[in-house]
Amino acid sequence: MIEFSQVTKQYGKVKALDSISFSLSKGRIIGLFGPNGAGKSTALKLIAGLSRPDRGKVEVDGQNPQAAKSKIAYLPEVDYLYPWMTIEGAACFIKAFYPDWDEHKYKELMHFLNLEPDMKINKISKGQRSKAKLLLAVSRRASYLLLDEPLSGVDILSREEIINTLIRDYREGEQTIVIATHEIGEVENLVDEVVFVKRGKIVLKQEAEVIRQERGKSLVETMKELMKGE
Ligand SMILES: Nc1ncnc2c1ncn2[C@@H]1O[C@H](COP(=O)(O)OP(=O)(O)OP(=O)(O)O)[C@@H](O)[C@H]1O
Repeated sequence: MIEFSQVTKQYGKVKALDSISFSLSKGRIIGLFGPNGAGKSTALKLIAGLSRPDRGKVEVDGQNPQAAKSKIAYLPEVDYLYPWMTIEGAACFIKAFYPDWDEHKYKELMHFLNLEPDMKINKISKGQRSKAKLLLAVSRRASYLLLDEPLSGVDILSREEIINTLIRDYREGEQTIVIATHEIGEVENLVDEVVFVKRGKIVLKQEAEVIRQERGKSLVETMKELMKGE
């Protein structure tokens, strides 16, 4: 379980997260949705243990995220891959750190995503880099998979491939996937539960199906309604 208790994260005067509390239960796909600058990436970084709250507490399975790091795979929004590396080189780097690396899955996914081990990071397209980042995150059998804008820069056909990859490899009940994005149309049918964030606050946290039934609206429409005036 992921738990935020009265978490505030501030950058100078900007409150990226403003005293938020929520918990996400295990084994589900969760959408962390909100407009640009809402605080989504900040929340993922806290769960990944890459930054610490100024106030409050974040826990993963009752542990400090830094202590839970071996259970967490994180796909950052930014390009973190070294440009001079090949995909295989980057994979070897990650393999050395994480015993949950699944070589079979890595090879299979590489093929499925039309990537090649000897492709150099600085010689592939932006969309291919996004796919390579996803490949490296998903090839770990991590209990928690945190994806920050996984479809950013990826063309429509490849988006479908990526979503199919996520669905195909999702271990329901065992694995928790958190997808942070403002482009929710494509992942709308993927998520079990949604957390809508606006200016560092949670404006709605609910089961996706309940939103559709009770509001009679899609998640995209719900987001538009909740974010009016943004
Ligand atoms: N390292 C930083 N230094 C200064 N301000 C920051 C930093 N990181 C985030 N912020 C600010 O905190 C707020 C939340 O940013 P965050 O990146 O979490 O939003 P987001 O919801 O992920 O947005 P986007 O969809 O644009 O990626 C924004 O106002 C942003 O400018």
